[in-house]
Amino acid sequence: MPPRCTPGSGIFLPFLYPTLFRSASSRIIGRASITTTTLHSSSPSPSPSSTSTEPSSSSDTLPSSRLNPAPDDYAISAFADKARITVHAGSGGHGCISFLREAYLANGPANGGDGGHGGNVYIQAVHGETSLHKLARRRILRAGRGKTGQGGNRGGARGDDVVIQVPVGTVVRELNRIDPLVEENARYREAREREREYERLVRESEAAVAEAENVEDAIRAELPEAPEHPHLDKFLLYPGISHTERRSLTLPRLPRRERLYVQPEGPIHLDLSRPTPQPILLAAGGIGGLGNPHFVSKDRPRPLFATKGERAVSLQLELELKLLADVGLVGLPNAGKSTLLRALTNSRARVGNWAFTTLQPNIGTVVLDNHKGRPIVPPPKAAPPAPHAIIRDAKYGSVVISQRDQLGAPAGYTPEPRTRFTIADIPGLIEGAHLDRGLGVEFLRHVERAGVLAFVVDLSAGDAVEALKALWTEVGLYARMREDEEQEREVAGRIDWEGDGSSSPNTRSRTGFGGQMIVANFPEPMGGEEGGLHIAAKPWFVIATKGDLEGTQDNYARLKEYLDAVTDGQEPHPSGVEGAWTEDCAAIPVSAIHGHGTNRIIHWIVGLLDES
Ligand SMILES: Nc1nc2c(ncn2[C@@H]2O[C@H](COP(=O)(O)OP(=O)(O)OP(=O)(O)O)[C@@H](O)[C@H]2O)c(=O)[nH]1
Ligand SMILES: [Mg+2]
Repeated sequence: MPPRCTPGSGIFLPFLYPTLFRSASSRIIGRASITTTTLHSSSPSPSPSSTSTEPSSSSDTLPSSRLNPAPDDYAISAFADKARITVHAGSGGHGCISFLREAYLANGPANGGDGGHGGNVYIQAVHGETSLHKLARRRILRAGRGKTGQGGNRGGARGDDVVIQVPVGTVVRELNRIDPLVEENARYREAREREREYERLVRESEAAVAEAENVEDAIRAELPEAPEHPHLDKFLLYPGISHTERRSLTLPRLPRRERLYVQPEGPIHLDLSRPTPQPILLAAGGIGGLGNPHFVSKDRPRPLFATKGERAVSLQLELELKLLADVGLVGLPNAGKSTLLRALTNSRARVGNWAFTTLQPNIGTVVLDNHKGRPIVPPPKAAPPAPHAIIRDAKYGSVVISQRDQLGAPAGYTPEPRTRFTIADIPGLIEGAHLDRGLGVEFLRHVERAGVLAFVVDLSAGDAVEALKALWTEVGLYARMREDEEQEREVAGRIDWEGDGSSSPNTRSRTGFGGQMIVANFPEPMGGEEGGLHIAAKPWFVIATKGDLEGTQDNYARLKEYLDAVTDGQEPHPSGVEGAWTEDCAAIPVSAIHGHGTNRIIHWIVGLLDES
């Protein structure tokens, strides 16, 4: 494939606006020197949102290419950021009732094999997956059943496991669970109660018999029919068993069995914000039944029963993809986000000279490797990712349960250098997007989790500084709204176990039940002290697009001047949030339609990803 961008364009080569970079030492550029090079001075419009949707005419005059495609030259990538699925762990296979048959050996010993264990259902967050559409379409996932045991002591095969691979950034919530073990235990308790009652009656009648021999018959006649074995439904009887054999059958107590996989307690709430080095168990398969040799005893040399395989749990789960990509492109409609995605990646996102061409997110992957002069992001210096904990959702008001031992990163885990990153092109934001105007709010969720925010500003559509401020205002308002929502949810989730409610709602105590309010180990509020910080604290930069158009240089100069002032602390962060990230607010000019400036963007993103 031919290279998309001009080879040899140096990382920091100011190819679009050389005059702006002539004096590298001075950050603030004298406007006079720029205006002399401007062919047609631009007339910036004060309201970016009003002008941003106006079509830029230049793309129509350019020949069609991959970066300037016809409006119908695009590929729709299936995408879903939500899915509801039902997962069924595999039931255990039944044990086998069998006896050795050989010549001259009429009644051979029991040799029924054990049933295989049912398959488990796991979940794993992996790089490379970008959507939940496959799961949304499939809806039901079943792990394999354990196979039934065979004669000749042959055990049944284990059921196949299912590993659900989801994109990094997926949040999993349990909606409902059907656990046959819970039902069985309840049934067992009832049956055991009946059995105890019967045993009491028998004891009483025997005591009466011991007192008066002649009333024996009368008392015995009054005894109700003996209840069935409490675990009768767990046994599998030999099909050829006669009625009398069945009546005289005394079933043993079920042997205690060691479980290899313990079903995680519910409700499950997983936040898979990092790749999981090992799959996380969601639903444990049922254990296999025991073959009849397990029940051989001196009194029962030929057991005519085996045990059934255990039925397994089913979970209804809601998956939500929050982190769509490492980098989120945030821009007004028609700013050139999709063209930029095409220029940076192999994406075939739809491009059109009108607002809202993009109606659902497009994800592109940038592959980093040294052969193309692209740097590789070094592995994180921090410790390996914290083990994911299965917690009970704050919404349900329960105490957090951490299963760190089971779910942690494997021993010797070393993070690998990043060899790729993903970019999400989301539909354009308009004023009031945080109030669900336009297509914004649905997709602002994705911005919330992206590691780096790239604000795409169209240099040919009015004042770039105003456009940037408008975008940040929307993002900032959205961030605060989300924090309020989260806070409300957290407060609603606090529970008063003992019901006296005397403690303050801020009590965070996990010890003692003596009238204390026990509060779940909730995550700290998203934004820290200052509202909106959970987004404003992310590293960000501005991609100034359509730099090839005439009259954009002046606009770019003002944008750069403004961002330099933000970096130097002379101007507040465009969102107005105190303590927001302002370390190095850059504006990179590009002409996506010509593939100019893309390498520089990739280098810049790599630098920011390394920091984030
Ligand atoms: N001259 C020029 N035109 C560009 C450039 N980038 C994009 N365009 C044109 O701008 C128009 C809009 O581009 P899109 O990539 O669809 O913009 P978008 O931001 O994805 O738009 P929405 O999806 O509607 O939000 C198209 O006609 C592109 O050809 C550029 O660098 N230079
Ligand atoms: Mg688009």
